Amino acid sequence: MITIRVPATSANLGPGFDSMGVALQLYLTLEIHEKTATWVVDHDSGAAIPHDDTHFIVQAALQLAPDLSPHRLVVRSDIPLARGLGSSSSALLAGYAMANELANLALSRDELLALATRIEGHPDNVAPALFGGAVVAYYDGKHVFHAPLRLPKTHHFITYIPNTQLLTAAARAALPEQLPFKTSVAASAISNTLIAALQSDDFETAKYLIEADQFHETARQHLVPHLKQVRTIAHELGLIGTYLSGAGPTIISVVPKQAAHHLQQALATAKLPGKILDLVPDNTGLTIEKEDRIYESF
Ligand SMILES: Nc1ncnc2c1ncn2[C@@H]1O[C@H](COP(=O)(O)OP(=O)(O)O)[C@@H](O)[C@H]1O
Ligand SMILES: N[C@@H](CCOP(=O)(O)O)C(=O)O
Repeated sequence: MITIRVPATSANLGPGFDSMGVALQLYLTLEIHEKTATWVVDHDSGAAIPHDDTHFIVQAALQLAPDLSPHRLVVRSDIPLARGLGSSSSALLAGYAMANELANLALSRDELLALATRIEGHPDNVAPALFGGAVVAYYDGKHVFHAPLRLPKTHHFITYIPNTQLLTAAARAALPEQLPFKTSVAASAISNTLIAALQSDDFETAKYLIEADQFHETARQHLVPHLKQVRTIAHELGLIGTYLSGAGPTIISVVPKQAAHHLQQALATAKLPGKILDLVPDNTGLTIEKEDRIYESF
């Protein structure tokens, strides 16, 4: 049996729209069992998700290797669908990695990244899902330029996941067609300064910049009214560093480890509908395990 494990990701980190993301310790696990006459997918993802070759992961694999023999697959996932935690990127990469293994395509990690980014349109989920940790990346339509981003080891990601789904495509439809030049300059300055602050371990500066996005959060605010509410609750505890995770609706607050429990409690007291998790980054990224051995085929 081959097991492929892919972490969840939280894209944007505030002002890093389409270019910054972090892998978090929630996982999609794909087990590849015996060959079968037709594809069979056992999963725990809900009644709306198919069990045959129309499953998203099988479709992704067949994109890369159309002649792949059918197998029995088992998919287990802690990553909620359509909540801004990169479920589609993790599933896409699981499918690509399966095709790479079963069809011996010998694609490198960078080649998989470029292929997955072409489908997603932006690398901010797929890059950290593949490499682990936080990543900054830019896609020029052909290549993905990427570099790791340092995050404070002392901080946790308090993650509020609403009960309701918000498809990324719907949240992208709310974005403006154009951004005024002045706003673009400010938005990229905020993002650049956030990267520099994080690289120099200056979270005191970084935390204000995480909340200063000018690319997407305002345009999406009507879809995620609880962003303001979570930010206010965190501010009341003196905690700065709350952002819309990916396209939403999940909201994440990056807070010192010792404050994590207080914020979790305050959010629980507010009775927001959904789940609140205390997460830390995954620093491994996509892994492949065969006969109890984790190996890299990239
Ligand atoms: N584990 C999975 N199994 C099947 N389909 C999945 C899985 N994960 C994601 N998807 C597909 O991706 C869609 C969500 O993608 P998207 O709107 O981009 O949200 P997210 O922010 O979670 O990536 C789901 O509605 C489903 O079609
Ligand atoms: N930069 C994208 C990220 C989408 O992430 P997802 O987890 O919501 O799919 C965006 O903000 O649209």
